[in-house]
Amino acid sequence: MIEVNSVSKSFGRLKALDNVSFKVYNGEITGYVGLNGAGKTTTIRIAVGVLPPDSGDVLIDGLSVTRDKKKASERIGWVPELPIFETDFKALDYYVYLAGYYGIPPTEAKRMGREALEMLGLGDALNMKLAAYSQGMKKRFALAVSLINDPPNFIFDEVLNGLDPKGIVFFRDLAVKFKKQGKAVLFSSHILSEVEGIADKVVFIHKGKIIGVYMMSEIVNMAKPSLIMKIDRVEESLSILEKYGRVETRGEYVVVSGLNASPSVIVKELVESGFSVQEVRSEERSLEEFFFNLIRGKGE
Ligand SMILES: Nc1ncnc2c1ncn2[C@@H]1O[C@H](COP(=O)(O)OP(=O)(O)OP(=O)(O)O)[C@@H](O)[C@H]1O
Repeated sequence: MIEVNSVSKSFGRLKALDNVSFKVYNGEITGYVGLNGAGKTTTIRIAVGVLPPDSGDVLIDGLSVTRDKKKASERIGWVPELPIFETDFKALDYYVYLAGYYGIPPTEAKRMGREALEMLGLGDALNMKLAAYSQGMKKRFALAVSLINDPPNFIFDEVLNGLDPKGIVFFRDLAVKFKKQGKAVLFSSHILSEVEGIADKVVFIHKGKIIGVYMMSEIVNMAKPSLIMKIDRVEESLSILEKYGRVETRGEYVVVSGLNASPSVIVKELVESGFSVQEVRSEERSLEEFFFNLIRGKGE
């Protein structure tokens, strides 16, 4: 479990993080979403113990990253936003070398490394020098390395950036596997739709402050299209409309949001039940609109 408790951090006069708190429970995949410069990487660097907070703390399975850094960081796998591997080592050899730290014998490490790197689309670059890897390739390599010691918590910083569709499927399957194993998974992105289909929960950060925590199912529901209609006998129609989503009245209009059926199905049932539907229109709301509305709601 990852607990970020009242973390603040300034760089000179810039308050990069202002009292940031959230939790990532075991068996839960949490997306960390914010625009460029919102404070995601700063939070993550503090959570993995490479940057000290000005105040607050992060607990990894109850261990403080500031007071018990070594033990806490052993319990966390981390893929940085921009991994640096400026070594002349060849990729597979370096993987085997790192696996040695965790007591994995070379033959076993070679088998594991080959399998992980091939899964991540690096099968043709096993014997290429890491320094010659592109940034996207280094990211994939860092992902393979973070898996070596099978820690109970993972933090991935913009991990989808740099993966091709096959790599994205690999990451999604991996996250689901971790969830089933009861691990806590946090992964950041600046695109909300990118975390859909992977995250159970989304923590939104904007200008260093947490502006909302939502279950993905809530977000998807709120982002679904709404149906706006003018009907006679609104009160009587509610028993029908409430089957299809959340119902509210807006002046002389009735709005059904979070639709679970197509507008034509709903209108057909109303008409067949004897209601007179005078006006119908639907309103789309994308995931990104949800995100921008959230930001606007915080004084933007
Ligand atoms: N070492 C540093 N020195 C000075 N300013 C920094 C430093 N690291 C981060 N910042 C500033 O802190 C703010 C938050 O940056 P951070 O990298 O955490 O954002 P982010 O949400 O990860 O953005 P991105 O999606 O672009 O990676 C930004 O304004 C950034 O310029």
